[in-house]
Amino acid sequence: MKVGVPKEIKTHEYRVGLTPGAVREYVSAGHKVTVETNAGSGIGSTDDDYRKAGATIGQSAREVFASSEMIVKVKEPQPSEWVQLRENQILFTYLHLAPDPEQAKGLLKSGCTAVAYETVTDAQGGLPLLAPMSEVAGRLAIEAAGTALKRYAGGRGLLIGGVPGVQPARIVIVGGGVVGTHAARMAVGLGAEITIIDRSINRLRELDELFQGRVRTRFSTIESVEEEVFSADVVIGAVLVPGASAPKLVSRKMLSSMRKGSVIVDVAIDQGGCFETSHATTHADPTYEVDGVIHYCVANMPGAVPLTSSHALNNATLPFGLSLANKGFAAILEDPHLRAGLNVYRGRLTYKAVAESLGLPFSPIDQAAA
Ligand SMILES: NC(=O)C1=CN([C@@H]2O[C@H](COP(=O)(O)OP(=O)(O)OC[C@H]3O[C@@H](n4cnc5c(N)ncnc54)[C@H](O)[C@@H]3O)[C@@H](O)[C@H]2O)C=CC1
Ligand SMILES: CC(=O)C(=O)O
Ligand SMILES: [Mg+2]
Repeated sequence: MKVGVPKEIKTHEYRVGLTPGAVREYVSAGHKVTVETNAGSGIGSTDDDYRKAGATIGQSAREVFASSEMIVKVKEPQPSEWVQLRENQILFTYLHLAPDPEQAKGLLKSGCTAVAYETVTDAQGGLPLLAPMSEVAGRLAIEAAGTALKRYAGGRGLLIGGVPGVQPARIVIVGGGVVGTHAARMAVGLGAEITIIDRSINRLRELDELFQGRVRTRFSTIESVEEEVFSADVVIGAVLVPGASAPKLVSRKMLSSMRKGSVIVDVAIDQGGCFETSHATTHADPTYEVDGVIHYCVANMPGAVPLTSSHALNNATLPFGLSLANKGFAAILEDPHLRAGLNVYRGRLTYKAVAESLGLPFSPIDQAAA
């Protein structure tokens, strides 16, 4: 298959869809890979590195889109990219369509077949193509909170771990999945006081076991969220209902009960965010303030550490991408986990939670493909 890798164009997005190592795997499986010039510059990989791996270098995004049967990216396509997609072309990338009706319209209009990394599943019930970036974002969330808590940044002027004789920051993590767990690991390492809230009791049991008493756990209710947010210095938003818009768990009223200079990091912002007061920000201007509370809501946090992130992402996407390249659409029909990733097929929405969040009709794949 002809596989194309355009350069990412979202603000401060330095990851790349295929690393040179991944290109080698595609080429050795018999595929032709075209990589846009400088696509790997954010991870220090030159056009020559890609040539050595067997790729052809395309001089523009237009050339890459026009010459490829499958496009492999990182971030959701931007408006200038939607219009270059076409029927029978496979798009393999993050989409986060639920909170993004404009992108949904663009993809539906293009007629392409779009597989979203974030809804591909595995046999253990996990989301294997979301997990590596959630690991990165969870870890970064504590760094972001530490920066925002500094006085010159508008924060309370609190050191996350405190020092002997002075209390550490109270960090509340709403959602104890991959992001939540990795945020907690960093926060434990720094010596913070941590509470994780989740609606899954089994998950809370696992976290209790994992952290051996170093982290408090609470079942998610309006009351528990309200109580914990009230006394928190930092709240990390890390909930997910796969494919769907994030539930708004922290209202403006709850937020206004927080101390001035407290910080929220809404990692779930790519699914619309779980704070009523969140809106997406970029690495260029990552924070804003509401009711004296600093909000960090960057929707592509892992883009800030592209070297770590591109390799972690490629490790996970490679087997699925190769299967798509080897078998085309048949790979989606054969593999239930890849099928779970299918969000858009020839002008139809094929993922139920996405269609419901957008208020648009849902077409199960067997109907859409009939
Ligand atoms: N901003 C960014 O750059 C990035 C954002 N993310 C986003 O972070 C979010 C979390 O991702 P993961 O940790 O991988 O998901 P996950 O599926 O591993 O964990 C989500 C957790 O939320 C819990 N949950 C769902 N509803 C809840 C509720 N009402 N109250 C409390 N807990 C609830 C679930 O039980 C689950 O344990 C997603 O929206 C993901 O897309 C991930 C990576 C990068
Ligand atoms: C998961 C996601 O949205 C990201 O890595 O940017
Ligand atoms: Mg994102």
